Amino acid sequence: MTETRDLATLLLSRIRDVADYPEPGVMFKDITPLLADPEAFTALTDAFAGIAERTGATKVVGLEARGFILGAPVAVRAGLGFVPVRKAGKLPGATLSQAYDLEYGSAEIEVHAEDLCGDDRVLVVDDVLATGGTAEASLQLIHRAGARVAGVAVLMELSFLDGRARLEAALRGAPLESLITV
Ligand SMILES: O=P(O)(O)OC[C@H]1O[C@H](OP(=O)(O)OP(=O)(O)O)[C@H](O)[C@@H]1O
Ligand SMILES: Nc1ncnc2[nH]cnc12
Repeated sequence: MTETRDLATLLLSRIRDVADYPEPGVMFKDITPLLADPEAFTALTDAFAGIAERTGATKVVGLEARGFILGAPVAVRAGLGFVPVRKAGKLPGATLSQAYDLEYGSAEIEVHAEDLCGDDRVLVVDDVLATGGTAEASLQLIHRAGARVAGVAVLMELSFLDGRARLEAALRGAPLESLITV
């Protein structure tokens, strides 16, 4: 418990609040100071790799773009494959697509269908869970690809936006783990 609190304290101390970005009314959680600090970045990667091992994940899915920065080192650390979920129009092969709304706007994400199969148990990695729109769309893509969801791991959950409740159905009983809840 103490270790968990120490980790959260370290990580939180490296996240910068930026008011009214990218639009008025949004308090943006900027993780770039954390990424620039080797102690914090390594601690975060180790914690996510532990979640991958505990949940029996076989692949890590990272959500463009910040989920790539966090997810790729987690996959390497845990000895797993990495699958990028990209914003629409960036993947050259046959894709599955899902439209969604997020805290500040709307978008569409895609995955290469051939990167996931029925034997896969997927851990979704991202930095922030806000409304849950992005994570929910990624879980829908994983289900549509025929794979199972091992869990969702996020650095920070903005609990006042209730993304956890939004994800409940798409998680199908898999855990949502956040290292920091504000
Ligand atoms: O829970 P939600 O309301 O869906 O918001 C969370 C998402 O928003 C941010 O991504 P963004 O689309 O801004 O992309 P970026 O990583 O490229 O900045 C963040 O990295 C999450 O993926
Ligand atoms: N407040 C926020 N800070 C950083 N990323 C976000 N994605 C959605 N809402 C966000």
